[in-house]
Amino acid sequence: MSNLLDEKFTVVPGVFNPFAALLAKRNGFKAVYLSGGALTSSYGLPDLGMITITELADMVRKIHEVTDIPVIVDADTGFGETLNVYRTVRLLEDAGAAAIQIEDQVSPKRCGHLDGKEVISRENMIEKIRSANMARKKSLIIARTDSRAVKGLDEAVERARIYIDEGADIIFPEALTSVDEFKYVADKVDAPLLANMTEFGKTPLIDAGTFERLGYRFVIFPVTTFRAAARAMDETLKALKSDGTQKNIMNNLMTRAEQYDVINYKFYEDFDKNIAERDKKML
Ligand SMILES: C[C@](O)(C(=O)O)[C@H](CC(=O)O)C(=O)O
Ligand SMILES: [Mg+2]
Repeated sequence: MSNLLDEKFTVVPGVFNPFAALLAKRNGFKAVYLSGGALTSSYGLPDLGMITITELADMVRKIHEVTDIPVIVDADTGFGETLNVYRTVRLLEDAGAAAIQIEDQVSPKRCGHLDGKEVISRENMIEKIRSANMARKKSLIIARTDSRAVKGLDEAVERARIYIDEGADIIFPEALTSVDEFKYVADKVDAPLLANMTEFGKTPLIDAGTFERLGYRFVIFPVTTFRAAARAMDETLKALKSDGTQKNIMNNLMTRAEQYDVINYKFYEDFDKNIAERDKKML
């Protein structure tokens, strides 16, 4: 079983490619969240459940290829009904996912912090959780409930309890609107909890220490690295357009040395050299 629950509390930055995951590990984070919102934006697409399981599994595999940091994967609604959820969990786990998050939204899903979303019935979600639970061998199942915004806090608490009873390992109560609401859920739900600290949504900015004190086991910052990178790229392009040179923004750029360090360039170079030298000796 994944060891994600060994820690008392884990701060989890969102990532959308292997480079971001490598950077997160380098900065001391113990897990990353492969965000659907960030990944789809990086593809130039909306977060409306339009990407395929193959695309998502491929990104999990690519991240897993270069780093052993545990990856929590946002699998949206599970890519379909019970049978699809089964296959989704199998594919994501095989690709290296440590935990897989499935939410109780109606398809096409949307960002949990937008208005106008809908939730599926409890029964329908129970089937998905059972299916996910049967499919997984060593990954953890995170059940996200979007019901707070649609049916109120008590429905979210009720669903959380049911989802845990049906085999979910972690509960993700989506789009809570205050510290008091996070506290309410923590007091009422006896299960490992994950808080979502996304920006520009329904949740005010709350720091990691507060979530830890409230008893949450994880806090994700799902789209923060994407938003920071997006802003940085935009400003860089503006400078290039107006100045025709990068002279004035050199301090904003990661150096080649740092970039190569992040991707373990030297390891591959040495590896190749060692093999070539061994071959020479053998001749
Ligand atoms: C956590 C989330 O599912 C994501 O895809 O990262 C999004 C985040 C966001 O859009 O800000 C969400 O639905 O909360
Ligand atoms: Mg998402």
